[in-house]
Amino acid sequence: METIKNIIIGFGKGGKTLAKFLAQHGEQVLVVEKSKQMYGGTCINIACLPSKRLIIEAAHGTSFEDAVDGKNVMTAQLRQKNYQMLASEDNITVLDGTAHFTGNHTINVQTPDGKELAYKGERIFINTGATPTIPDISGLKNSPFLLNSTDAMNQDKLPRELVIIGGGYIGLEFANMFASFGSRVTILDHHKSLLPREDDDVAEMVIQNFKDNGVKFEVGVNIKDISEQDEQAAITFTRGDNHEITIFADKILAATGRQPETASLDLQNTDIKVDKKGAIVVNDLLQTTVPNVWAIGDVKGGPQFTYISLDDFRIIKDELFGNKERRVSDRLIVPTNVFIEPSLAQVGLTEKEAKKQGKDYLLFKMPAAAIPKAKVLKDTRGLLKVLVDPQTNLIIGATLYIQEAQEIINMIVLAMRAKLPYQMLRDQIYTHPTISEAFNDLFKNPVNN
Ligand SMILES: Cc1cc2nc3c(=O)[nH]c(=O)nc-3n(C[C@H](O)[C@H](O)[C@H](O)COP(=O)(O)OP(=O)(O)OC[C@H]3O[C@@H](n4cnc5c(N)ncnc54)[C@H](O)[C@@H]3O)c2cc1C
Ligand SMILES: NC(=O)c1ccc[n+]([C@@H]2O[C@H](COP(=O)([O-])OP(=O)(O)OC[C@H]3O[C@@H](n4cnc5c(N)ncnc54)[C@H](O)[C@@H]3O)[C@@H](O)[C@H]2O)c1
Repeated sequence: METIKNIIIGFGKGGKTLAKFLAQHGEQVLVVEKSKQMYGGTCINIACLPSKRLIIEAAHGTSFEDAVDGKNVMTAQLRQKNYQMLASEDNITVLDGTAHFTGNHTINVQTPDGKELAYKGERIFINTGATPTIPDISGLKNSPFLLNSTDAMNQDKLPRELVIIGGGYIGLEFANMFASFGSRVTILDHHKSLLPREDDDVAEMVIQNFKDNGVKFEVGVNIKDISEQDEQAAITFTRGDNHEITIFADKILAATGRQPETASLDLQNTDIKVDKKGAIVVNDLLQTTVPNVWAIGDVKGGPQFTYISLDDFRIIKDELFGNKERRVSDRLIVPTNVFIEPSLAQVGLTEKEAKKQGKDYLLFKMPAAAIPKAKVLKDTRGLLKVLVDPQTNLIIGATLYIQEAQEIINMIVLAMRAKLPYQMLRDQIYTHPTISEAFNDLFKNPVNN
């Protein structure tokens, strides 16, 4: 059995960044990836980048078929670039195959040509991501109409009627995208309200904009059964009472969350603990319950974002080569963005949360329609809301529902991290016309003072 200094299982965001870093520090690295189609990981191949490309193509009026073709060209280029980024390093070996543990520090890799290769790792980093959860609904798992997010982005033709189960990130982004391409979309969610974290004024505006784009919502539903009728999917559900409603669709997209990919790892052969959801248990340094074995990204549970996986890399880098200061628990200001039209970006507290915590706050709020750049972009939907601590003048939360929110939220994050008083954003000279210049006006007067 060959002993390797560093084994990374899965070619994910944090893992590939770590592989490059270790190699450039003269260390030997073996990266095991189960699919050639996944070099570079989930984000570039089947998630963030292809979905955002399709969302933008839909908004530009490109046909679905052309958009999918263009997306495939882009992901092929990214895959190749990612493979080269690692394979071109003398110290890195990229091995095609599925890795599973045979002991605490030993793995076997099943290669595509049927070989079983055994390795011992001085350090092992698990970066195997997550896979779609398919809920236990009668007839769903084996339905010929069922799609996951990857399938949905690779259809030959646009579904005319699309039912999406789940109104979270993927549900909302794909509903907006497919409706813009021309599908008739219905979202079913078992929660009574969509966007439960958001303030009512924001959630109501988002939902109204979706409805104006033709998307229908059925919330608080209990889906009873999926069957086939007249070459369509028949989806039967109840809404609170026992009265059954059946709707029909060409395709059903399950967007009901993603579970950590630990099933393939044979962790029962190790002392690596997983929680009830199958996520690898880690401490504040991302160490598993076995010394010198770490977990990175979606596989360890918690927030599932590419930038979290990247930040996991920073924590491990700091532990191995830095001053050992970074911790998961110091990751306090984490922005999010739902890529709908317009974009919905969020960081820190919402007004609802501030009230619940009994926090004093100044509320700065303005409609997107008051911003010249929104008029230039021909989309004046949305609003900006920022909460400020009246004692310190520091920003404690922001919800930006506006075109380009995914960009300007990062300015708010920087102000929060650098502990800049809100007046800095109010008095800054901005380029014009931009969405960010709205901060000049937004921060003039709080609306609750
Ligand atoms: C449709 C969609 C859109 C998304 N959009 C965004 C977005 O806009 N912004 C954002 O930040 N996040 C987004 N996400 C979430 C983001 O994609 C994930 O959080 C991120 O890619 C997780 O990266 P990771 O480092 O955990 O591992 P991954 O990138 O998931 O990599 C895991 C790799 O491990 C491989 N693997 C698994 N098991 C084995 C094994 N046993 N042996 C060998 N290899 C194995 C897999 O093939 C895969 O390549 C989106 C997700 C989806 C599904
Ligand atoms: N822009 C982004 O950053 C982005 C985009 C897409 C995905 N992601 C990541 O991918 C993860 C997975 O996305 P997702 O949308 O699948 O999960 P999610 O957790 O965001 O949403 C799942 C939704 O499905 C609903 N649901 C679950 N079971 C159901 C059932 N049986 N019947 C009806 N509704 C049901 C839930 O109420 C919830 O609203 C997200 O958590 C996010 O971290 C991020």
